Amino acid sequence: MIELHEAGVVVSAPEGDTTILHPTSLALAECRISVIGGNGSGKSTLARLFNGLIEPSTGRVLVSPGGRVAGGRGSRTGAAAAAERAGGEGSAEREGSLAPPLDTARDGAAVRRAVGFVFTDASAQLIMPTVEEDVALSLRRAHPRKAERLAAARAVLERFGLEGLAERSVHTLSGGQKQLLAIATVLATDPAILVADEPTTLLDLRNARMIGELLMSLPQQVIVVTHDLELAARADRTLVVESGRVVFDGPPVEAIAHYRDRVAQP
Ligand SMILES: Nc1ncnc2c1ncn2[C@@H]1O[C@H](COP(=O)(O)OP(=O)(O)OP(=O)(O)O)[C@@H](O)[C@H]1O
Repeated sequence: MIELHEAGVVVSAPEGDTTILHPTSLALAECRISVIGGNGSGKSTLARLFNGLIEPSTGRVLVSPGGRVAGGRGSRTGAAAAAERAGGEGSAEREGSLAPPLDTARDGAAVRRAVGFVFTDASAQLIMPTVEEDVALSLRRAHPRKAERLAAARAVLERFGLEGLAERSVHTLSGGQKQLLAIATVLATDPAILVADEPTTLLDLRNARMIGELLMSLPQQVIVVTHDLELAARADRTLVVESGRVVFDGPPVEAIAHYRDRVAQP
């Protein structure tokens, strides 16, 4: 569960301060949430607030890793695990729904462990030479011993059907394989929430559908920013962003109709 309380983003530019996200209040509890809108409308800015990549200039963004998620799919074992990793001492308290939420401005590291973030361009996220090493990098904290870490990395690759690519250089992967690996590396640490910023934009139809299927099948709460209206329609709730504001928030069918209407207007 992610809550925005009058959270806004103002950036400094030579010509003066510019508001790129107006103060916004939201409680995001649905299992699948999509965010749509035109280029430059503020979708990525909003998404980056969710895991503290951007701190709000005004207001607050709160994350409850163990909080209730409406319409959950599958078991949510990751929520408790992420909360435990996030909290350090006294972390057991976070497993209960009464645990205080994390504040993205105050608890940045814990928030980033609880909220995984997948970028449009997977290449920017893959930094180690081989596929297996890249997944293992995510597991350094959970498995300090190398042998255990590599075994855990293999298990993650198997879960995502990537075991045959373990020794391959990440640079030799196709776009679809790279995006799948990027998602696998983020999910390796079992975050409670996954935010994906246009994860299918660079992919062909087959791979876009494969990634869409994966995102929709995860036990995590998933928030996906997308220009793919077919994918957006599969959410439980859709936010439409325009000119730095959430201008519609509701069922996907109505949200997409609203977006199409706005685009159709001269
Ligand atoms: N650090 C920054 N400094 C100045 N302007 C910024 C900064 N970050 C974003 N912007 C501007 O804020 C607006 C919203 O950007 P954002 O990346 O959130 O849009 P978006 O909806 O994700 O767009 P797209 O669909 O093209 O990825 C854009 O006009 C962008 O140029």
